[in-house]
Amino acid sequence: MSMFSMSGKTVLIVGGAGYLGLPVCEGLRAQGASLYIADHHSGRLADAKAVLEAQNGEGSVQTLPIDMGDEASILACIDQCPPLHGLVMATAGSSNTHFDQLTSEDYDRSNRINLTGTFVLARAAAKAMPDGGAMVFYSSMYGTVAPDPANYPGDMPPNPVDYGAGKAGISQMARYMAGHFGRRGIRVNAIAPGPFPPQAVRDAHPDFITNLTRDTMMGRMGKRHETAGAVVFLLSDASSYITGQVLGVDGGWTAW
Ligand SMILES: NC(=O)c1ccc[n+]([C@@H]2O[C@H](COP(=O)([O-])OP(=O)(O)OC[C@H]3O[C@@H](n4cnc5c(N)ncnc54)[C@H](O)[C@@H]3O)[C@@H](O)[C@H]2O)c1
Ligand SMILES: O=C(O)[C@H](O)[C@@H](O)[C@H](O)[C@H](O)CO
Repeated sequence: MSMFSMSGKTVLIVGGAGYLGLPVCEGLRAQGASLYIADHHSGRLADAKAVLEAQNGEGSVQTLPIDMGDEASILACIDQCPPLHGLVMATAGSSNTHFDQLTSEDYDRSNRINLTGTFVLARAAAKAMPDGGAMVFYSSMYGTVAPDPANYPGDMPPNPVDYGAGKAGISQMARYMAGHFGRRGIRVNAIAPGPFPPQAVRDAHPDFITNLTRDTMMGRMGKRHETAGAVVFLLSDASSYITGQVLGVDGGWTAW
């Protein structure tokens, strides 16, 4: 197990209070990492801190505000971090809007969070990695394939183009930045999760879940903790010669 150890390594998890982000924090902490969690939702941040401190003791995690749509806020967040070994970007902007109703303002807002935000964050975080390190960006299967509109019942909007275009950009940014930072000992990879609907979505849209389930090879949705192993792997020495890759965590969705 020692090659997966994160002992003595500090990781900033942006979006670490989220549905997929919190289990990543738990997984990294279990491997001995020191955690800085940043999010724009102060209530979620406080809840995540409480969960992690209940498991690991008071003061075991630091929290910071960040708005991925605001460059000054991103830079201020990095300024408050000690030297880093790892960065996780687990936020997303999405219009959640039907194609015909999508405005250019909605589109720009998503791009600002997903594309500009990830670029600004990663460039600043690299400066905080004097001894090298690793970054993992959350992309999506919808950065590689498009959603099938037939999967979306009623007036539920299909996963929108601003989101998918941003995720494709995030995957490509991982490759570009891996090239740029490779000789400085900083690895950059992305993971591309498939369907990980929270319980509220499962309860509200059973037909949608039936449709998505059919499109996975494994015949089930992803469980909340099932992206954490990929992230721990890509931040740890277990992946020391892996960079510029996008790892699907999608139950086989994109392999059909
Ligand atoms: N859940 C899925 O099915 C799924 C599938 C594929 C990819 N993803 C990706 O995984 C990542 C995590 O998704 P999730 O399901 O945990 O979503 P989530 O909404 O539960 O978590 C995202 C977190 O980011 C925070 N956040 C959102 N916008 C922000 C901003 N502008 N600045 C700072 N923080 C912000 C939110 O407060 C939240 O805590 C996202 O990048 C998402 O696109 C999710
Ligand atoms: O790429 C993504 O973000 C995911 O595939 C989601 O859009 C799922 O469809 C959703 O988790 C179901 O609720």
